Amino acid sequence: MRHAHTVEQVRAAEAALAPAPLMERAVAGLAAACARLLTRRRGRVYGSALLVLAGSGDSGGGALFAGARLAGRGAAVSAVLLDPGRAHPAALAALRAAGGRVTTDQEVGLADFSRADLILDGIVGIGGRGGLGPAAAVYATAPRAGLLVAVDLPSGVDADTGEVPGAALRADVTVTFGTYKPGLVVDPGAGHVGALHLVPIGLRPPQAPVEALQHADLAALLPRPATESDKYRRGVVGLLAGSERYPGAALLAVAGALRGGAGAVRYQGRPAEEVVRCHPEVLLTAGRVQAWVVGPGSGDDTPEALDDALASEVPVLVDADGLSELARRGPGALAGRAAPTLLTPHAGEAARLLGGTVTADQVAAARLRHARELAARFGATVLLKGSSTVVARPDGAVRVNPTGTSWLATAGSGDVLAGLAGALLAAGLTPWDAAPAAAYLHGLAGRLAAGEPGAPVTASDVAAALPAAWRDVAEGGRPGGAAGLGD
Ligand SMILES: NC(=O)C1=CN([C@@H]2O[C@H](COP(=O)(O)OP(=O)(O)OC[C@H]3O[C@@H](n4cnc5c(N)ncnc54)[C@H](OP(=O)(O)O)[C@@H]3O)[C@@H](O)[C@H]2O)[C@@H](O)CC1
Ligand SMILES: Nc1ncnc2c1ncn2[C@@H]1O[C@H](COP(=O)(O)OP(=O)(O)O)[C@@H](O)[C@H]1O
Ligand SMILES: [K+]
Repeated sequence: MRHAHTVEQVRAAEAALAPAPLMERAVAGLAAACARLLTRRRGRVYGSALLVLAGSGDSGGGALFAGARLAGRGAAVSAVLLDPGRAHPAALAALRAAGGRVTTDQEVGLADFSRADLILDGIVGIGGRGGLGPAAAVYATAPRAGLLVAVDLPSGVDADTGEVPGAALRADVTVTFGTYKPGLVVDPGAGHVGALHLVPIGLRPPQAPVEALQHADLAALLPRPATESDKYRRGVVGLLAGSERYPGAALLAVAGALRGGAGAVRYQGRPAEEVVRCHPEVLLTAGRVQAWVVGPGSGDDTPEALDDALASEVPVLVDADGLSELARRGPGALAGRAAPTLLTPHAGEAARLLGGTVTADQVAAARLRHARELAARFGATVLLKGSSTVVARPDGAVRVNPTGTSWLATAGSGDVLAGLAGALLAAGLTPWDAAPAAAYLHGLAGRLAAGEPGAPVTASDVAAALPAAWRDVAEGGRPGGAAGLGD
């Protein structure tokens, strides 16, 4: 599991330790990471050109100290002070003593920026507030040939939320200290991070409010049939999906459920004939189920389907048309339920569920905030889809999905996800485990189907790649995934 802590938690954990060794460990880790990158790029540190962008805080201080170390190894180091007069005094002295050149002239800074082999972004770290000022913002779009290494987090990204209120630097590598920060793993901030490298500095933060499952977590969660299993014990998914207008949604949700390990799928919906033709495994008879999935393409049948599902005593996943109906009914519709409910909106559906007071773009720009608000309002677990899918619990705990690819943005891939998550609920996982596990497998399947460097995939391709994703997890596979969480 990767844990991400808030600024307040990091500050409190830092306050419990002596400041000098913290800075020393952070700088050693940062300089070592830069030396490795320079050696990979140019064969050696000696003779390479390094630029430090230094703000007024400790992020600038760490960057200047690291610059001093690399100057000591023969790099030609220059530093631009973005807040002259407030740069970290000891770090600035160290850089000067090591032969580093210091400027406050923006033209000189931009020229060095374009030529440097490696740029250290020490403009702001976790102390950054609001958008970058104009002197710093020019570096967000200025041309460069070298690698950009963000110190702790890319300047302009909000550490707690991943929101990017204005200009922000886009890093090739982010070297973060002590623990991950939510802004490094949640889009749009996560999209600025590049490869993410954690330098341990001895922090002991409390429980993390945001976490990201890794391969090993998934392997421990995924249900495997035991020798005495039968199809009922593995879990039967009831599917209220598809309509004459949208038969495909039913087919794809069934595919997701079957490849998600359901012992059986009971289908209730109009295009039953097509469903059985395509998936002869499906049961059309009424009977007990361990979880309901309601909504993908369910059209006019949705109100009744939602009534039936919500009246049941098993977990219910509400998706697509089910969510539109739920938005009309409001949070009171879930009030009487004893069994858990999982909502799986994309940003547009989330905006509707939030009462239409925000737009889909606003939801996507502040994913943590809106997923938490929705979970609290409906008293349900919420899986907010899109780039960096997040799962929020009503108490505010969040799991961010580190797998996935934008090739998944294709019609019907959400239907596959709904069936898959439904199968995991039917197998007995709680929504808090089933939702991130489904997002993880779905994202991995998307990546496997798209391949490297990537090609268009269909929702059916994603469903077909689920067994490979499942095996990849079981085998231990690659840690990290698309969010670059692996070092
Ligand atoms: N603790 C340790 O041992 C180590 C800590 N390290 C690093 O320190 C960081 C935390 O340090 P920090 O608290 O000094 O905050 P940091 O983010 O560097 O700067 C805050 C300053 O920036 C300014 N500022 C604010 N917003 C701004 C904006 N939009 N645009 C421009 N400027 C803005 C703000 O100015 P003010 O608002 O006060 O006028 C304030 O002066 C942490 O993230 C990590 O990177 C490591 O490098 C080494 C080991
Ligand atoms: N930019 C993106 N990056 C990663 N995943 C994405 C992106 N856009 C969409 N997805 C994923 O693709 C799926 C789309 O689901 P959804 O929006 O319900 O589409 P549909 O209704 O057509 O099935 C979700 O799993 C979502 O997380
Ligand atoms: K930074």
